[in-house]
Amino acid sequence: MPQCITQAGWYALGAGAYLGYFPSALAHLTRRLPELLALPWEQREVVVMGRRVQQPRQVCYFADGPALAYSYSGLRLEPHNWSSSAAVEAVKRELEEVMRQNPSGTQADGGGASTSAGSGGGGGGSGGGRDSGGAAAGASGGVRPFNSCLLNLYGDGSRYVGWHRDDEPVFGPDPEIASASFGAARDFQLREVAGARRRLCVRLSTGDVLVMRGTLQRHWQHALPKRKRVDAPRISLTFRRIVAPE
Ligand SMILES: O=C(O)CCC(=O)C(=O)O
Ligand SMILES: [Fe+2]
Repeated sequence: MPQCITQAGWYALGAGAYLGYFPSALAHLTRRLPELLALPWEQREVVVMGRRVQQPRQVCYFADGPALAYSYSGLRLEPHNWSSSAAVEAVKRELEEVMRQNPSGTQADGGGASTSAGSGGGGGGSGGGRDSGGAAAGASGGVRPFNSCLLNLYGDGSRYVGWHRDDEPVFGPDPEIASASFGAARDFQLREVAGARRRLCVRLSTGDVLVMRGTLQRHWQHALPKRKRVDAPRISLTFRRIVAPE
């Protein structure tokens, strides 16, 4: 069983990778779920190992302008304008406020008293260190606005995203991705790609915010597996910064 994160805060996962978990930070925006469900969702084809397959979820993409199209797995998404959805705009604005209120402690004040989050399954070793004082996590960021957002709609527990990293060149090195979840609770999983191959999980419920920062996309993959018993939809809004438009 992977180590499951339940406490709010920043977790230093080692080698410059950070995970931020802020449960219920946007819970008040759950009332926007009907608006989010009514977005122009698309079920698209992607190319996986040379085969064209339907994505096992629906997507919708927003960005600052048409120059910020986003391509992955042979699929190109043209952005909608933020102003076309008051709900998406509200989530963006309030998520950026959550980020401002939870800096990861770029100011090196010599604290570094991190609570061990224990080891993941497999090879042992230390798991993540929880950055309780805001001093240990050295990754920067968190205050700049995001310029794009990939939204995912998982209609029920049969919908999922497989193991992957969000490391496309358009995001530059060490991209930060902050997600907001609404609707049904789902298990988000992380696995280290080398070394101790630690595994972590976070149960994402409505209004939760999760931030992947620093070198996390280099050293870890993430996934949202199927869950047979989930019969309600979940939406994630994954905010990103495109630094090198295609
Ligand atoms: O739905 C989620 O929380 C994860 C989505 C994801 O990994 C992605 O959009 O790249
Ligand atoms: Fe992802």
